[in-house]
Amino acid sequence: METIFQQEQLAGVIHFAAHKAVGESVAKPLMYYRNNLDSLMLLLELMPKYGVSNLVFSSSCTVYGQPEQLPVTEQTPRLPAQSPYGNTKAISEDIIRDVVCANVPLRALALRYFNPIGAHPSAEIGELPLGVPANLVPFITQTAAGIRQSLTIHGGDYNTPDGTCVRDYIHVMDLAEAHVQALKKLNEVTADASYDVVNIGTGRGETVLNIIKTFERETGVSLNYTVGPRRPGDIEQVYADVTKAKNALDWSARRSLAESLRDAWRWQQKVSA
Ligand SMILES: O=c1ccn([C@@H]2O[C@H](COP(=O)(O)OP(=O)(O)O[C@H]3O[C@H](CO)[C@H](O)[C@H](O)[C@H]3O)[C@@H](O)[C@H]2O)c(=O)[nH]1
Repeated sequence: METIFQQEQLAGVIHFAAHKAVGESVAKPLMYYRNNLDSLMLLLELMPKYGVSNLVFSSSCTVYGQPEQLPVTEQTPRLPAQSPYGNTKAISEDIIRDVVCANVPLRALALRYFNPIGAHPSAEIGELPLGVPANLVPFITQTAAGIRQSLTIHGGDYNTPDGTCVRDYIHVMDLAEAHVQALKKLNEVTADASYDVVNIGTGRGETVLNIIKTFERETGVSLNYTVGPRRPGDIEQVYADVTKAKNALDWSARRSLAESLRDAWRWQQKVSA
């Protein structure tokens, strides 16, 4: 990593690189702690050494667990992590905060992502999960494409409008734009050291069943699905209060759920063609 700092003139860092599969982290905790935390600490040592101050960090709504009140604001207390993956995100936030508290010249923003979905509208850039997808939307698009026979809804007996879990699904292009805004705002910060966290979501909570119905309506493809048991570790519902993102970053999600699902489908058709 130091070679990159030596060779490039860096204006700032957006730190995306990390392991991110919840189930895998339970099976291989040390791989998660080693990779996600070591890489961040190395970065935090190199940034001041090479005079690079602005950092945007990929955090996650996983740090909230199942919050008592919805929507969640940045003041909502974090709860103990449900997985080593989630723990690496909470610990990473704390590491950045502590480094800033030590007056290291670092201006950092941790973006707490909700559920990113979709793809670039050109269908040239998207997510290609290895093996069986764990996440809902890739599983839906692979089922629609005939790669998977049937989709299982993990639990239909939650205390939600239709019994299925609620999440805040954000188009990946909106998420990308939030990073551009975050870097712009960090450039305007006058303090030498600062740290803040911002929720990056749409503010809308959607049920799993509604994702399926919207996908079917938008694409005209019927999905073969059944309702199965709850998935261990799933929380019932979470969605973002997005007031701070609007005020602090001058940013709001602009794209609809329908558009996100159409783009996800266009990408799936491209990769399975
Ligand atoms: O085949 C599937 C896959 C998912 N789901 C459901 O769809 C919802 C969304 O599940 P995802 O796996 O797509 O997303 P999660 O909300 O579980 O996980 C996401 O949010 C987490 C924080 O809550 C972590 O950040 C994680 O990395 C990120 O993938 C959940 O209710 C899940 O039970 C199904 O019903 N069937």
